[in-house]
Amino acid sequence: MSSTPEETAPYGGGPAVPAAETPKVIRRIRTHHLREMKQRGERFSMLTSYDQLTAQVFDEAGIEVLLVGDSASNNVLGNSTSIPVTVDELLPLTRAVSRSVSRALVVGDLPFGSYQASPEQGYLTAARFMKEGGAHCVKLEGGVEMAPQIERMTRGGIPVMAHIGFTPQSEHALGGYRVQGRGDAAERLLRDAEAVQEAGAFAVVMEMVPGDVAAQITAKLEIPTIGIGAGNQCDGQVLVWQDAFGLRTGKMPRFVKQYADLRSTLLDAARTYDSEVKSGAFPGPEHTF
Ligand SMILES: Nc1nc(=O)c2c([nH]1)NC[C@@H]1CN(c3ccc(C(=O)N[C@@H](CCC(=O)O)C(=O)O)cc3)CN21
Ligand SMILES: CC(C)C(=O)C(=O)O
Ligand SMILES: [Mg+2]
Repeated sequence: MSSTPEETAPYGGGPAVPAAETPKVIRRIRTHHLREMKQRGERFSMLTSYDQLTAQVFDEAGIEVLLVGDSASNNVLGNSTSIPVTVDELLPLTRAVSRSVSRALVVGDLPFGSYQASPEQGYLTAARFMKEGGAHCVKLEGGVEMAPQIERMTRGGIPVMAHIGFTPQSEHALGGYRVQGRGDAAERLLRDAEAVQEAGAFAVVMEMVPGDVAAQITAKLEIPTIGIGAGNQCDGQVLVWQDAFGLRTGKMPRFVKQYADLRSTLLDAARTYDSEVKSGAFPGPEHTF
């Protein structure tokens, strides 16, 4: 274990005690902690977050990694896919999340067109997410073909999370929302996974990949794998929070499990407010000066 007593002391301040007697409370999740969790066979969790209040809640819940996803495009900004979102739109959301966590690792998701053109373009974009967004690392989509970008960022001090399998920014190139890595394509997926690890990525998201293929890749790689529609043998899991907690409506991908029904809760509350305003029941004397 390479964590210092300061990082593992449960209440801070007090004398350092031997690591073996100390509960493993990590003050701030770093990329190396995820790798150490993998080595110990511990899973970790990741959710998207795009604002201050969800970032605070998920951080308090103990979610290790918060992704300010380019999925803000179709979950916050009103688009129907992640393709149109821009760097300038994602930076303020990234900054809101990074300012609001005390423990979680904050990942800035590089949007379509902001890194694919060249390693230089990628580095400059990634640096903006670190400097202006306060991200602790960035994520980009792609395997073998993105190795030069990953190398460049890593060399320049920016930790990179890769994303392989179904990569939503390439929806039109991949021919729609479909499982990747079935049959012969499993070999190519493994090559992508090995290429991003070799290029220096500290973790890799695998989206819509057969569970057995994801399990094999997870066993082969030293870096942690994070699944979304990739079975339960990955080292971590990620979901879009509005899917997981039922704020979004419409057809859900098969990989989503709904842990709450926030949309009904919010709809009921909004309707009750509306009717109390219209009846004059709100505001009452206790809300009036
Ligand atoms: N709210 C939300 N959730 C997501 O998971 C998500 C986003 N937005 N935006 C960006 C990408 C797009 N993603 C998607 C979108 C749709 C499917 C989907 O429709 N999947 C179907 C088809 C699978 C198939 O035909 O093989 C499914 O049933 O899983 C999957 C991933 C994942 N990301
Ligand atoms: C679905 C996750 C992995 C993502 O990239 C996003 O939310 O943008
Ligand atoms: Mg994304």
